[in-house]
Amino acid sequence: MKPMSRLDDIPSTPGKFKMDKSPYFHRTRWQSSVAKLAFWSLVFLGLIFIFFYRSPSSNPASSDPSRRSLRTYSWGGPAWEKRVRSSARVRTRHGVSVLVTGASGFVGTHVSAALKRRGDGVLGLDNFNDYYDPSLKRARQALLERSGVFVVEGDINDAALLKKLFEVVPFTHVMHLAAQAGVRYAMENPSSYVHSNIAGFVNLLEVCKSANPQPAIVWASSSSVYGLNTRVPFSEKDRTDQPASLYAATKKAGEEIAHTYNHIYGLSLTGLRFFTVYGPWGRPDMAYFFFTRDILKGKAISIFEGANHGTVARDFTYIDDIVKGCLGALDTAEKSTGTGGKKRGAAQLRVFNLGNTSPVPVSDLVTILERLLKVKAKRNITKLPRNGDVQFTHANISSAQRELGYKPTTDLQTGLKKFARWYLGYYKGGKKASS
Ligand SMILES: O=C(O)[C@H]1O[C@H](OP(=O)(O)OP(=O)(O)OC[C@H]2O[C@@H](n3ccc(=O)[nH]c3=O)[C@H](O)[C@@H]2O)[C@H](O)[C@@H](O)[C@@H]1O
Repeated sequence: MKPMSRLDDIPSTPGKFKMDKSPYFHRTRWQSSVAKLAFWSLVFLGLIFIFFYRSPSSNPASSDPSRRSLRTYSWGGPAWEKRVRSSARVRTRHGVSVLVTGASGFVGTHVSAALKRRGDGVLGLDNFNDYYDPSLKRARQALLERSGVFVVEGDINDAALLKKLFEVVPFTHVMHLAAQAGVRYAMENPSSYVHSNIAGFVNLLEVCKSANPQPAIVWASSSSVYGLNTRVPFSEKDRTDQPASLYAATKKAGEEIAHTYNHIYGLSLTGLRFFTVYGPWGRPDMAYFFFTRDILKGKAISIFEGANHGTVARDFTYIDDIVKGCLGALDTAEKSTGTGGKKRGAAQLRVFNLGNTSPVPVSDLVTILERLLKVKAKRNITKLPRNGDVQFTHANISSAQRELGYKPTTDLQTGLKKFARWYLGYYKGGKKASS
């Protein structure tokens, strides 16, 4: 059989009139095939170009020096938008749709799950950075995924991503929990605090101010803003202009920035000053968490004391109480008053302490852990280092009680019992190392 020529490869349409295969005819068919091929190649290349040019996730962070520290995340596309919409869909009549930043963080996970449980629409956002073991963040993400919360992977400094999220969903509220936390780490990596707690917060507010409708924003401040304040219990009316760490200073800056956006753009803003939050799925950088790990490993722990053997104590607050405070703040948040970036009237601006009103010395926390873990701790008593830690915190919560219906009900003993049970289960009886 004669081998088929390339041109013979092109199938003829059955039943149609076949012209004579004159040499001229051969040339025209060949030319038209090449033209077709070239045309479709151009269309294909054009589509690839449009896709990469328009895709916001392809904006290389490195092309803009101010955004160099951003990792690029992949987001966008119809399937992604569908997941975003579905996760943020409100399932009850009076429900709200909330964008939760830092959703795979400790407080973020608990708040997102609680909102979803009561039928609100919830969309998470998290950059999954490696400040502490990212696998714990991934495990929290999987937990949320199972309850129907999609956590978008991205950074609050990414304006294009935030704008896109508001384009896809007209969020009524933002629960802003993404932050660089931890008091002592601020001496090691100061710029990470500026990046997340200041630049990231401003970026988020910029997008919120232009969103239509503008959402109401509830966000995490910190008890550390009281700094060197000595009046106890700490009241929202007390001085907060003497921060003892850069972390505290960036949280205080956040409170001032909130004031500005409320004043100029009519954004409704509520700051919550959390007091040493602890519980299951907690943060491995916090003392109660790494004390547990080290006690189980038989490793010595440092327990700080103040000058003249002064007691170091914290108003440790259990996660479930904090979640109730967050929901109370969302439920009582009034609407923002601006549109199209312009203020139309005065908007709500609030700040609340969310503590337990019952400070406990750190040495007592260790005694409780010893009882729960049935292991004696190797205690090293050391002087409170001059790295930003303050000696004592104690919240006056009357304002949150009155306005948010906030009423903490879990004492440290009960809360740590729940934490220890979770820890031993999650880390397989403490055998699997936590970092
Ligand atoms: O409430 C807050 O505002 C802050 O609470 C915690 O900060 P902190 O209270 O310092 O919590 P831990 O780092 O867990 O320390 C708890 C206590 O243990 C003490 N500590 C810490 C570490 C250590 O090795 N030994 C020790 O005795 C600290 O001085 C402190 O009194 C969080 O880490 C902050 O993100 C949060 O904003």
